Amino acid sequence: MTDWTDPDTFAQALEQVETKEKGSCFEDFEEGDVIEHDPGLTLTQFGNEQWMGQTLNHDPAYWRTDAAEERGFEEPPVHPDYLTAATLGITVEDLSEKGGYFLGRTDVRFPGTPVYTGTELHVESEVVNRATSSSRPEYGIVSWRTRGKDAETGEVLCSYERTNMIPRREPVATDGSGAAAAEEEDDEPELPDEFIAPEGGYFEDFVAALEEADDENAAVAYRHERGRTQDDVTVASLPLATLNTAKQHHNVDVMSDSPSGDIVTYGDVTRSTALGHARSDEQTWREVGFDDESFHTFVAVGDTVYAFTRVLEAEDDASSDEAGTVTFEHIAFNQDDEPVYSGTRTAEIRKRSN
Ligand SMILES: C/C(=C\C(=O)SCCNC(=O)CCNC(=O)[C@H](O)C(C)(C)COP(=O)(O)OP(=O)(O)OC[C@H]1O[C@@H](n2cnc3c(N)ncnc32)[C@H](O)[C@@H]1OP(=O)(O)O)C(=O)O
Repeated sequence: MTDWTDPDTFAQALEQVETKEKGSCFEDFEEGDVIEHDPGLTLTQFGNEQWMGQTLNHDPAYWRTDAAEERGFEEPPVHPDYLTAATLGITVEDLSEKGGYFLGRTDVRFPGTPVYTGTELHVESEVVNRATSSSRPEYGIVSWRTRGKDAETGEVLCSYERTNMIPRREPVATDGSGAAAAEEEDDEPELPDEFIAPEGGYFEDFVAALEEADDENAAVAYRHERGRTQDDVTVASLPLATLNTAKQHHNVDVMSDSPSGDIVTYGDVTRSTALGHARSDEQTWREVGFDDESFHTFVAVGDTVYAFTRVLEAEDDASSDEAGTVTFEHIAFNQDDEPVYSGTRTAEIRKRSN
């Protein structure tokens, strides 16, 4: 009788059997398709605290009842970064498990916040765009509008448009005239003469710094001191806790044969870590939204995520008299000073005077 566990026999069997594949290829998506993501996820206190703790998001309003109440919450709410990451993690099985790259995201909004732990998420995505990659014949570029809803009430809690490179079943001919080719014409960097850092983290500090910069050829821009080296928890555990099944984060065997040679950090962990560094130098009141997010290169185990902030504008208008609204550009970078993520963020920042 054949012993199927004999290594040579088993190796032959593995070569001959069909693999039950996971995920979808570019050709499987049609504009207008709506995909309901089966896995639900209850936003638990443990999940929220694990995410916030590991990404250095230590704002007391998300940890302590008295601090939460003082900021107008009933209790410590679900952090918007964890809500965003969970809303995306659940979708990976249907949208991007086949592989490819999470390129970027825009119009991230939280119409139903604050959200409290115990809320069950139901997530759906609509294909909003499909494009040929002019630089990578083996991939297409797909964008989806995703909505994470309260499964009980149907209220939209988190919504965004995201873009991934998705493998094609059949490569197509391209002219190679894409962004990568265009970027080869190296422009001289045009930086201002001076960089100004706000004195503190209150709304008034950002306004004062912007006014000072307005009088000079200057920008309000600074770096944050903290860094977070990526380890097995940030690279593999955090995405899996959001049901993100992308092999990039947990299958070392497959990834050893990829450009990174190793598992890579979930984009939402990279960006949340950088945002955590930035928030540690400001008096955040509420998160409003995120736009123009891009992931420039991968982050792997052993890489350290740092953050740089540029203040773009400040407006004395917010959901509470206690705050004003500030728009930032945040850039996450690694130990070699390479940008790995960038995006704009609009947040309400507490006023000093109240
Ligand atoms: C979730 C999830 C997975 C993850 O979280 S993976 C971790 C996060 N993502 C990454 O680590 C990707 C990091 N980025 C890269 O390594 C490089 O950008 C990449 C993807 C290798 C591409 O490098 P290139 O030098 O080829 O970059 P290009 O700038 O030429 O871009 C290639 C084409 O993509 C288009 N594109 C780029 N960014 C965007 C964007 N934000 N929105 C729309 N399109 C974008 C760009 O225009 C180029 O188009 P072509 O027509 O010229 O090919 C999960 O699995 O879901």
